[in-house]
Amino acid sequence: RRSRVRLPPGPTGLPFLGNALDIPPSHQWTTYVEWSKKFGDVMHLSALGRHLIILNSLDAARDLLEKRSSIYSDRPKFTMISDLMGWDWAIQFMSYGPRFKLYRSNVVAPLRKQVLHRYHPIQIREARQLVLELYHSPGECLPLIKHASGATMMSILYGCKNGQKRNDYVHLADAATESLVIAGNVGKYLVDLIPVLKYVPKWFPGAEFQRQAREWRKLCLSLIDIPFTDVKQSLANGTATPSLVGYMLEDEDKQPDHDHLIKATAGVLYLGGADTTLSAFYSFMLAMVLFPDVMRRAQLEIDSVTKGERFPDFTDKAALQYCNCLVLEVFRWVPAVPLGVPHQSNEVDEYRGYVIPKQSIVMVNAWSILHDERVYPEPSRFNPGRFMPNSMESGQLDPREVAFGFGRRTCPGVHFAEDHLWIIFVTILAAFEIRRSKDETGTECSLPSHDYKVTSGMVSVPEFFPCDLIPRSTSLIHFLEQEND
Ligand code: HEM
Repeated sequence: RRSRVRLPPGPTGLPFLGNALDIPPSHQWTTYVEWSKKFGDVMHLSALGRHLIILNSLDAARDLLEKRSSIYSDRPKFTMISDLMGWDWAIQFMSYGPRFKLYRSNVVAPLRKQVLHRYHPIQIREARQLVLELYHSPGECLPLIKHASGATMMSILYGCKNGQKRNDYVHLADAATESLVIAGNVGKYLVDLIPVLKYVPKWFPGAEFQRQAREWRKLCLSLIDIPFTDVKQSLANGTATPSLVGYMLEDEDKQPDHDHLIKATAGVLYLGGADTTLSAFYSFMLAMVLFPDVMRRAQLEIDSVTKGERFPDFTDKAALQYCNCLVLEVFRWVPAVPLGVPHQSNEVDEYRGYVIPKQSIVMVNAWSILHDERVYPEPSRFNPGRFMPNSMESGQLDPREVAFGFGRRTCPGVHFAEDHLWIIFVTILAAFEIRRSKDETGTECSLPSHDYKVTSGMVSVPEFFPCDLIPRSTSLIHFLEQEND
């Protein structure tokens, strides 16, 4: 019977190992583009007995993950992460089912478009705070941006404006997410392939993974417990500042297990939002360094609205069309999640005459769709103009439809991310020229515009690149300093 089953085409693998040795250890999306030229946009791979389906086109992704979402909304099981390290509250890793639906509805509620205005004052304050920090420590540009990404999320979630407490939360979150990145390496822990090993006791010889998981579990639980308890306490003392967790705690409509759901929601939002928005922020900085004409056009647009006398805010959004398109182009140019988050099929399916086995891991190559030159002419060029209404190139696919995933697992943070990045980008552009760094001799560092490097992993980020920030108007900065006093 097996010989009659026609799997989608793909490179021939070895017995049992399958394509495990063919799949490159990093930047798989570029290899998948090459393979898809030979095997087509629906490709089959296998690794250690698991079926892997790679979708390299929008049509295939929509056909399966959206039109057949009842089959393709599950996630592969990460036993090490979910069962042993304690991340079973994170919907990102949760199997599709009633528990997932309950947790996801709690995550979606605070991210609805209608309530996003609640976070605008915090987002504006944090963007301006960052401008001041960059002004005072221009040499620290990229580390400051990294810290600010996590810190802004912490402010929104828990209301901590600044200070040691917020830094501690960010460091805790960094350590917890670092453990996730290590454990998320498919194949690193045998327990992910043989889940029954999770019952092996910690003292058993060779059960090092159990001892490691116990250490990491402490980080995972502290991440959701400590800041949550602080907010609860400050609400009780009457010292709380507005925060997403505060809003949820004050919500009259209490569900059973209310506190745990709120803790989980805040943890999920941090996990979903911090690294992805950091990636987009770095991509923006890199794009401004490599494409100064784009920066100038965006700055002209901002100046035409603010007259250079104030910083832009959300009321200016409708007037800043080019800046809005700039955010879209960031999502397209360096997709933060180039291979999406893997889905899993929960029954056997047939597509275009091929069989997709039950429990196949299904991945969409977002990078290849967003860099397809048939859809986006000159895909390596950072060109927000391609999305401007009435431009020669307008009518191109909205990158949000790809970069944020598909179907019932699509990213609930898309509108939040857009606002979050928009206000940071326009505030930075109003304040600074962003340029390539110069060396001691005054020569600009060379950075090839089509050969920038990005890190590999589920979330991909442009690699370090030296850049300088030159204030555009000292009076604007002084205005911020007075505001801050
Ligand atoms: C540049 C910004 C972002 C990008 C590119 C991005 C992209 C994605 C992608 C590709 C997925 C997987 C979708 C799928 O499985 O089909 C996802 C899931 C998710 N994202 Fe985002 N995201 C971003 C920002 C955010 C933000 C700001 C939040 C929250 C504040 C967030 C929360 C989540 C959550 C909770 C999930 C899991 C959804 C589920 O499994 O049901 N994301 N995101």
